[in-house]
Amino acid sequence: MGQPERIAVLGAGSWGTTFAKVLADAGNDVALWARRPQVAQEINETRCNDSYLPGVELPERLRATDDAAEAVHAAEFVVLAVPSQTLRENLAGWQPLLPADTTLVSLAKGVELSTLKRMSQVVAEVADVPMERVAVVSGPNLAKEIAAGQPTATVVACPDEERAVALQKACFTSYFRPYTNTDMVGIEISGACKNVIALACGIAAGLGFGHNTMSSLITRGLAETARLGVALGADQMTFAGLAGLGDLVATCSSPLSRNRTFGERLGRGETLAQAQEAAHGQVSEGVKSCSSIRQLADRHGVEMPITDVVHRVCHEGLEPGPATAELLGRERKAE
Ligand SMILES: NC(=O)C1=CN([C@@H]2O[C@H](COP(=O)(O)OP(=O)(O)OC[C@H]3O[C@@H](n4cnc5c(N)ncnc54)[C@H](O)[C@@H]3O)[C@@H](O)[C@H]2O)C=CC1
Ligand SMILES: O=C(CO)COP(=O)(O)O
Repeated sequence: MGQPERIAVLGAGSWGTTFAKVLADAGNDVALWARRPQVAQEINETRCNDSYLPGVELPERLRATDDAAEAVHAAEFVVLAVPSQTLRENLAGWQPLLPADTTLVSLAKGVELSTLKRMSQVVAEVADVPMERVAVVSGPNLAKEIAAGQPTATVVACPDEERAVALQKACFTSYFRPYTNTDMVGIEISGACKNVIALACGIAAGLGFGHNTMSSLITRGLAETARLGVALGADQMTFAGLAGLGDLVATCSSPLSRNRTFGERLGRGETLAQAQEAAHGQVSEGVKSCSSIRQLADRHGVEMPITDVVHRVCHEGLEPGPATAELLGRERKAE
């Protein structure tokens, strides 16, 4: 496969716009689909997506459109950049438009409520394509830092190694370094679970706790993530990589993380509704994924105590203080 000429990115939020910029900076012609026509117009006229990435100039090779058919026309890669719980519905609408043999790339980090499926499973099912045509991108990738050209690495995973290498080539720039992987389960479970652990870290920060607490949550969060992943067939080593530990550390530590910020508001005593209002429509995936991941863990007999308390704080009225006491008071055990 040569350098792709056309790539579509469907979803012009923080990460969709940023990843579209990376692809354009890597030399591709990128069509970015925005749900709202005024966002597409703003990008084309001002080279800026002010609602999501204020102050970031977007390259000329990136064009925006509100017409999905136009965006995906003859695209070698179709990148899906919408929140995970909306992916099924959005993709069902795009499915008839998809070019034959295009690689479908999911950027979403979550587990679908009700079906408990990973995003690549949703994509393969709804687009009616074999799993070999589905790829995911996941790593320590806070959109605003990448949009500012700060150096970072990531993982592009696909069961078909040749497609993974083609995607790696398509998004490789001087500031964005992608590594390939074929462990879809490990990469996707890492990406979904780290959002929940970031909520826990945010809650702890909101309660006034410091680095020992964060570090304990990150490390035990990684342990429960890996337990679930391995039960689902992942390679244990994936959790020590960029999409595992790498993303977990970035998301749990950064004030740029929406999940961590959301958790911090809960820890300070705000209600779920208040924290949601403050998010201004931007997605905090962990708030929903804590429930689907918890159910997935139950189904496979895996203990995920941090995920369990995050779910109960978000959805069952458990207060952050007693949640902390509960985690610390669990039965003593070996590491
Ligand atoms: N922002 C970041 O730093 C990163 C985000 N991600 C993941 O990428 C996915 C997308 O995230 P962002 O672009 O940051 O989200 P966002 O909230 O900034 O933007 C979401 C985009 O999806 C569109 N959309 C389409 N249908 C929608 C619907 N029914 N409801 C809501 N929005 C809809 C919105 O118009 C918007 O353009 C998430 O799964 C997130 O976890 C992954 C890596 C980095
Ligand atoms: O996935 C991310 C960083 O890798 C972004 O995290 P948030 O969705 O919490 O902002």
